[in-house]
Amino acid sequence: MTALPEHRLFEAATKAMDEATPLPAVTPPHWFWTPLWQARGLLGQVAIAAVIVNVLALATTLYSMAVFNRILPAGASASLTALTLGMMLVIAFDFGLRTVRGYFTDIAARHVDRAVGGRLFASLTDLRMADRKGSAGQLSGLLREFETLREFVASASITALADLPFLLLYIAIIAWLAPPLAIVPLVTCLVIGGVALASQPLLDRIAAAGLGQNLTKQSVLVETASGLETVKTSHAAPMLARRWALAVDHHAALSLRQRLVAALPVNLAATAQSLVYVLTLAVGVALVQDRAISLGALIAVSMLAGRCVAPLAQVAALATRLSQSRQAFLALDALIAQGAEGDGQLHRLRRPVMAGQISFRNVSFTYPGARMPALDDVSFDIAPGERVAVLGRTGSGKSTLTRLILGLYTPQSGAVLVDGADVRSLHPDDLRGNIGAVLQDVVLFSGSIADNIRLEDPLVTDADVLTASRLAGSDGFIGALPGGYDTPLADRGEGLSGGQRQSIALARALARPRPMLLLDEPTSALDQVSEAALIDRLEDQLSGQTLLIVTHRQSLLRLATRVIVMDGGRLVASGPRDAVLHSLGLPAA
Ligand SMILES: Nc1ncnc2c1ncn2[C@@H]1O[C@H](COP(=O)(O)OP(=O)(O)OP(=O)(O)O)[C@@H](O)[C@H]1O
Repeated sequence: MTALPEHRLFEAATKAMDEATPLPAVTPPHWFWTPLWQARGLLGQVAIAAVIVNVLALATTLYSMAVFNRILPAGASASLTALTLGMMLVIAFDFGLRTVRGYFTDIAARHVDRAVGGRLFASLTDLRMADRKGSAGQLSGLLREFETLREFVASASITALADLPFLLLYIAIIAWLAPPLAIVPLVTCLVIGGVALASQPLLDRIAAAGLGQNLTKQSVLVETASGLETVKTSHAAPMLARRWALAVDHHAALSLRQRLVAALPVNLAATAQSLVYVLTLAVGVALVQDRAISLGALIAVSMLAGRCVAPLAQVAALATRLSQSRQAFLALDALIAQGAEGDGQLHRLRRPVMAGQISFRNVSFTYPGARMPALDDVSFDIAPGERVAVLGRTGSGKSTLTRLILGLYTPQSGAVLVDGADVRSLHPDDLRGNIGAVLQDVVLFSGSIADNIRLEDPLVTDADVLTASRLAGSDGFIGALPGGYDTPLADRGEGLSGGQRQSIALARALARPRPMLLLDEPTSALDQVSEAALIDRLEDQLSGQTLLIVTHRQSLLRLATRVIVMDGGRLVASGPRDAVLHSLGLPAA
């Protein structure tokens, strides 16, 4: 029997494992409805409080009936005192209940806030790069729309929804006390409800357009704030100011339309309150004169009629918020429905320990929205521990190779395999946990330098941070900083030079022993002396790790034993370093 090379054996073993591992389908909890459902206990208590508050409201009606029908004609002042004291107790209880109701609503909103906020943030970090739509500003603006939803759940007016069913109870009581008088609040409620419902489609359309305009505004703002240096140095301020003014203008025009449409049911409800009162009294007095109803009943009916209209005014005010919240919900739902890395049947294969073998099999890949493929039928194998440099002109597809290995994008045809397993099937945490990567655009986060090297990985100790910094060459300048490794960095690592940021990113990639290292132009911001010293250290210390290094620099080729050359997305040469360099007419490294 012929012995298979080690990485082939690994490939065969992992293939068998893949076939043996069942991939159960898991239905994830809904990002919004599930937390809301979990808060049902609290929301139930809000509803119970609403029932009691509304029943207590009837006490005022009964009180006025008793006063006008019995106490006033009989001049029974002792009964009046007793009844009034009783009413005081009822009013105090009502106040307590209203406070508790508001508190429960806030607690429910906090629960939804935490659960939904966490889920939305995870959906941002898990977003597939190819599914990402819009700029960073638009994405952050979209996630901020969560505030609209949150406010809706927490708003006082949502409790008005709980009061709404009591409308029917009040109208029924009015009909029982004075049947003809029930028509006034009934018709008013139907008209206001109808107008509020009829305005919803238009409000929805305005809210959807308003959301888009808001995201544009946010996008201009974030782009300007994050590129302030370039804005100043390249005189981009007037152009950005024009974009900003346009976005603000459009948004303000939409807000105006929204307020005009929303004002109709709100104003109608406010006017209706006085109208209902006047009409009830006008019709009611005639009924009292005909002795069809008592004076007390008329007073009680006018109070109840007012109570019918009050929640309607609040619900009418809720209409705008409702359409904004619905649009925010739809937009966020669409973001989450795009799915995340690790969803479905893909990305399920757990492989915490990897050997570091990388293969491209006839890989073709076009970026979303691009016309030309970035990679065209690329195939190569890198054995575990092999050191490969990727050369090629600008835009030839070198960085795309690293993005595909990291599973940031998936090819349209062919496959990228790591240790014989398709990258699409590997869990992103395992795949990226086995790769130390320095990408072309170095991004640091606010926090200390040590936090940036460790990135909260508990496996990285202080000693590891020091060792990695020494290897990356960042220990010298970090030691000279007054705060050393605890020096806080501003947003995106501001306060450090480009080369310093790059060496911190390299230290981050080296902080934990990993079988694969992907370095994309890791020394582009370093001076020649620092670069030469770094190469010496890496030559000494890197052992057994697969190294893929994308570079334009001849000096870095010393680290590689093999060279791959890319041109226009195609692999045009691959072989031992010096032979390939010779064929390109370049001096040996
Ligand atoms: N996010 C993207 N969306 C659309 N097209 C992209 C994206 N990133 C890269 N491209 C295109 O893909 C092609 C390959 O880009 P890639 O970044 O891999 O080139 P590269 O060889 O690394 O270039 P450089 O040496 O300048 O870093 C280029 O034509 C580029 O315009």
